[in-house]
Amino acid sequence: MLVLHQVHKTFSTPQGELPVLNGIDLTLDQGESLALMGESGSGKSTLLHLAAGLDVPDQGHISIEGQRLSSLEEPARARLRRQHLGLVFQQFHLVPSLNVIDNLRLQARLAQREDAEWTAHLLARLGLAGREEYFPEQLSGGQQQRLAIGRALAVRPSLLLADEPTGNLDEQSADTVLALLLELVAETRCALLMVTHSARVAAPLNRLVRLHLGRLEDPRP
Ligand SMILES: Nc1ncnc2c1ncn2[C@@H]1O[C@H](COP(=O)(O)OP(=O)(O)OP(=O)(O)O)[C@@H](O)[C@H]1O
Repeated sequence: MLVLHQVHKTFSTPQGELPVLNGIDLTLDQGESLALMGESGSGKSTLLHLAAGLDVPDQGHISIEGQRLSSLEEPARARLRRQHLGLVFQQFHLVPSLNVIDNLRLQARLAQREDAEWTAHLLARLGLAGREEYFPEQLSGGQQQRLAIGRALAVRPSLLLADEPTGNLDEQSADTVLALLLELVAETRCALLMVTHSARVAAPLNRLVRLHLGRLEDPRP
């Protein structure tokens, strides 16, 4: 599903070269969920961006569904991203000028994979049936994030990448959103890579790895 092999990434900064990832090996199989933890600045978002093909490693390679991202030109990479990846961020990144149903359909439309039955099912599972015409600013934070999760899953991606998806929510909304996310991930049998600072959020996932000094450590025995 997702394979990272000896991935290295160094940024050039005004202070000089900043090595962030230093030989990352990671495999995520279909249906598996993995929590990625590590202190602030350890490179979690960098790793997630590389896995999404939004940035490229200096060394090593990344494959999704058996396709090496580096062997694809940008249009093919964008197509792979649209069809196989769902992305969820801490900031919900909904389109403010689109209502609930159009936000929900957005990614599936771009990927030309719209499925009206699945969209209706998702809308109900998100607890947003009856609110199709609402705009994002008329929704609570938890509702907005549920919609962002629905949008990411509307294409039935094989891999969902989530960067602190509950980081902007109070504890109660966070619990509801996380439970829904995990249920929908199980329903679609997609793989999940989730960045989180919270051990509580990481606990229900299958695996946990910690990023430290550019490398992955498995803190569970
Ligand atoms: N485009 C960039 N150019 C230069 N440095 C960058 C760039 N992107 C990230 N960095 C640096 O790389 C390091 C890792 O950043 P990253 O955002 O991946 O960390 P993180 O573990 O996700 O942090 P946080 O938990 O605070 O979100 C940081 O020191 C950051 O300043």
